[in-house]
Amino acid sequence: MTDAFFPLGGTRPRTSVAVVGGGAVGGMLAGAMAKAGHDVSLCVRSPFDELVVMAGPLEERIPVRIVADACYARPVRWVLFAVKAFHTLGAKEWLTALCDEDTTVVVLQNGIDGAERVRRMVPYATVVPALVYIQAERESPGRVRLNYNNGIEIPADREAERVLALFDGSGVEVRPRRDLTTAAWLKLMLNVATNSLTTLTLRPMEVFEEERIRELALGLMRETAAVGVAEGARLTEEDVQRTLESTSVFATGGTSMLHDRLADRPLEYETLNGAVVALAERHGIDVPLNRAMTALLGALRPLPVAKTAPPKASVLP
Ligand SMILES: NC(=O)C1=CN([C@@H]2O[C@H](COP(=O)(O)OP(=O)(O)OC[C@H]3O[C@@H](n4cnc5c(N)ncnc54)[C@H](OP(=O)(O)O)[C@@H]3O)[C@@H](O)[C@H]2O)C=CC1
Ligand SMILES: CC(C)(CO)C(=O)C(=O)O
Repeated sequence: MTDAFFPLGGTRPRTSVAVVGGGAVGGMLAGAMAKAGHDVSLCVRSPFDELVVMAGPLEERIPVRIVADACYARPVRWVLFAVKAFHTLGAKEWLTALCDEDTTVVVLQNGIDGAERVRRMVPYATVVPALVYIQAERESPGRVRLNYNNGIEIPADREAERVLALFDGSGVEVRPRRDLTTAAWLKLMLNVATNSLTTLTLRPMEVFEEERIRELALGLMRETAAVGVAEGARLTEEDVQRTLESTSVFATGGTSMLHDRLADRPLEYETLNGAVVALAERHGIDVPLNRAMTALLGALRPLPVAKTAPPKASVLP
């Protein structure tokens, strides 16, 4: 691995880490854990021979064990859980095989209730929610491109020191947050706008340079902030404006949902805009823009294949 995108390795003793989900985030984090010197198993659904992580012109083969069958898994100290929210239940056999009461599961998913879902499945393990500020994409099976790495946020509780130590030397910054509810709604505010609008326009983050798209994004974020406040988050108009401005750091890359749309995979909108709609109903808050995004994203069908076949010979001059 090249130091340029995973800086020098950590000095902590090797610990066993299983990463569940060998896609964009899981692949990138498996690389980070290997760089930190840990013993890494990558638990995948669709097997591939090797993991390669790319960043700009750099390309690294990552020394991880790729495991495709949960019957070979044994309890480990750490699980990094990085499947899409709607695949959580399907990954239950991994969690069951990898976890005992000494295991800590870090849940790296968008949305606000991922950790809770995992906690219900392995109540004997320690579960830590993480907010992911990493922008990555799966170019093909086992090949992951890292576009932007601004680390992860976790609760500033008694597990925080251990998570910081795990990531020491990994190249992924870990920021403990005292008020994770507010931090989680800030991340959700970013996702309800960026994931939906890049997916519907089929454009990367540069779409937020367009004035009318910025207005729409602000509307989606304000609705989300109102629901977040009702749920106990402390959010202001300044947070909304700052979140919109933060889209410029991701400019050339897309979102996880845009990549799913382009690859004709299921879209994670129910845990983003859909969750805002569901919670808004509970609080009697109207969120028409999030309702519209949920309806539009739910109605999408596979992209039409371009008609590139040449005209029949009989119609050629
Ligand atoms: N990509 C990004 O930039 C960001 C993503 N996130 C969040 O991170 C989470 C993961 O997203 P991302 O990495 O993009 O998703 P990907 O679709 O790239 O990767 C998810 C992986 O999970 C695998 N998977 C699904 N079910 C199982 C199972 N039962 N056992 C093992 N593996 C399984 C999929 O396998 P298969 O190959 O068979 O489909 C896939 O490789 C999501 O919640 C997303 O919103 C957050 C911030 C940024
Ligand atoms: C990269 C980022 C932060 C963009 O909103 C993201 O969370 C995603 O793509 O799902």
